[in-house]
Amino acid sequence: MMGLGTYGRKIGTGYDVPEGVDIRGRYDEEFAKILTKDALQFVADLQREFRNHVKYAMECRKEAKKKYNEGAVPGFDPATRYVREGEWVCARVPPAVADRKVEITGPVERKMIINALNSGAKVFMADFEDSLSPSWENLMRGQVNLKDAVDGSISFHDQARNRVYKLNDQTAKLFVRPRGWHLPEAHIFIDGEPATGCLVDFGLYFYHNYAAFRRSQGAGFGPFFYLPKMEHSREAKIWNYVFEKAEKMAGIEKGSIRATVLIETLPAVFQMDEILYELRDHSVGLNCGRWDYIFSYVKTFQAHPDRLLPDRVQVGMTQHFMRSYSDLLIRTCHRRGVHAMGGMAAQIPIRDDPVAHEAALDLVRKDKLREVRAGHDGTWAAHPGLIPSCMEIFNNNMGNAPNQIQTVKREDAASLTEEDLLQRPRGVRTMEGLRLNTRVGIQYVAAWLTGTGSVPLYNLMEDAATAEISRVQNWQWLKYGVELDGDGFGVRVNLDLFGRVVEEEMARIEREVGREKFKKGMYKEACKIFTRQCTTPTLDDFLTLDAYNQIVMHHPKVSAKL
Ligand SMILES: CC(=O)SCCNC(=O)CCNC(=O)[C@H](O)C(C)(C)COP(=O)(O)OP(=O)(O)OC[C@H]1O[C@@H](n2cnc3c(N)ncnc32)[C@H](O)[C@@H]1OP(=O)(O)O
Ligand SMILES: O=CC(=O)O
Ligand SMILES: [Mg+2]
Repeated sequence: MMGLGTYGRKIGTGYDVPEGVDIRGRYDEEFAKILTKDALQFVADLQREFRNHVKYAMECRKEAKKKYNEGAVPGFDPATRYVREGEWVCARVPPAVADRKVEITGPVERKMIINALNSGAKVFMADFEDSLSPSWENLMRGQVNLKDAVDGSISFHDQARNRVYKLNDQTAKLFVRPRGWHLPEAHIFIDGEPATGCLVDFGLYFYHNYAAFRRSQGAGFGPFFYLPKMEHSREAKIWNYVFEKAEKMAGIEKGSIRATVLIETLPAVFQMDEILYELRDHSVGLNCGRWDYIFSYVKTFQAHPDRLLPDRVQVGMTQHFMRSYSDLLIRTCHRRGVHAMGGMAAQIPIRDDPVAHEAALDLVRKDKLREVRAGHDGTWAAHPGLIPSCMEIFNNNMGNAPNQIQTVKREDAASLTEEDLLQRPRGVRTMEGLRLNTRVGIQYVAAWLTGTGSVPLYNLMEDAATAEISRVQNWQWLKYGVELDGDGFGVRVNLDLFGRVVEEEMARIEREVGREKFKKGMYKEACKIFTRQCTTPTLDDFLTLDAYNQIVMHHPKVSAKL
């Protein structure tokens, strides 16, 4: 049918839409089964009820940024001391997700969903965020795939290998990570404005799957979610309202929906109790989203030249500020009766080099051993090949217990101070660090522009969060003309040097990927975007916000610029 476009235009998208909703993405029969009038009505109801809350929260982020840029540093809020000091706990952990020792993550791609659910991990986090390029096709296919996964019918025929993928009898429990609050969905307009991306992801998934999920997966609870990139408890409060509204619409008990919040911004580490408190009826813990956290450290301190980071490879979990963050997260979660999840080691299996493979696996094992000994209840794996090693370490160190919530209280972490959480990481900056940031950043953006949101690069998993570190670090080094003090030459980073580095790294990328792939790919466009973002006088908040304009495809074609 023809929908009445926002600006009075008739738009022949083919979708049957409720009043005020305008679908500008390509029509597809499969997508139409997701974009039903009722499901869109639910998304529109969420959007209308919460859009002003979201706008206000985004304004507050800007205010906070202004203060940090004027010299302030994040810290605990004296006004919410009563929440931090109060004795309260979150709702009881649903039995279905008591044991979360190893969680696999990955984009909502069909084959990967099946592989992840069959991987032997306890949980699969299906991702609309860091590992997904949010094109219309990826998002809508992702929704179709998740619906088929929840109702158990999902299959995939790999024609090249003549292999059919289906679900095993035993599968991981499904968590879904919608996009962050900052990302719009430019293919769905509601009352003349792009919808909020995460409300689309959440709304469509919840609407189509809550009933089947609760029967097949959640033992009466669910669906389960991961919530990314929040900076303040007011943002968690919006999610709590969204959950309550969804539960009411579905006629299910308050507290059915459960979510784990990623603590992956620097301001949020000072809000962990407050975030859990807002979500106390809906919480299943917090997770150390280490990569975005490092990105956020640079972003928060973008105007603080005394807090520059060393090379990206040196900012690991053993740096004091990272260890403090993980320790305080464990203490906070266990005090409130919920899981304290560890994070992602970036190493992935290296198929063609057994020695390098063993070294990578060893790094993953060390990271997981540190996590379980510190008191984490589970961890993330980027690849099915890592699950046996991660599982072995968690099993060996936790025995038969499903988690350590009651047994490892980490009261010692109560003494961690703001200074511990902000302490400048130690290490050096090198030309190789600048080159690697550039090489990785450009290749990641090139992949993202062509629809792939997580890629293996130089034997590591790269996604939006890791690429962000490369971008903001280059920006900061350029802005302050830092000395590359780690390789003995004492070179200062400036536009000339960076220009040469970009040119040389582009040549290297072309050599590495081959001329044909380089020509067909979007490396030049990626280079333009990445270079602009590294050299712009004012730091962009997110790499993907600007790049998003390149992947918006309206049907019929109208200006895609937001
Ligand atoms: C900072 C953060 O937010 S972390 C969380 C977000 N990031 C992620 O989730 C990254 C997840 N991981 C990945 O996307 C992938 O592992 C990559 C891109 C890093 C590497 O992928 P590939 O190059 O395809 O790996 P590889 O070729 O070794 O894959 C082998 C098999 O494992 C599967 N596989 C790899 N990773 C995953 C995964 N995360 N989930 C499910 N299956 C996977 C592949 O589909 C492939 O299956 P097949 O043998 O049936 O064809
Ligand atoms: O989302 C996880 C992260 O590390 O970022
Ligand atoms: Mg993240």
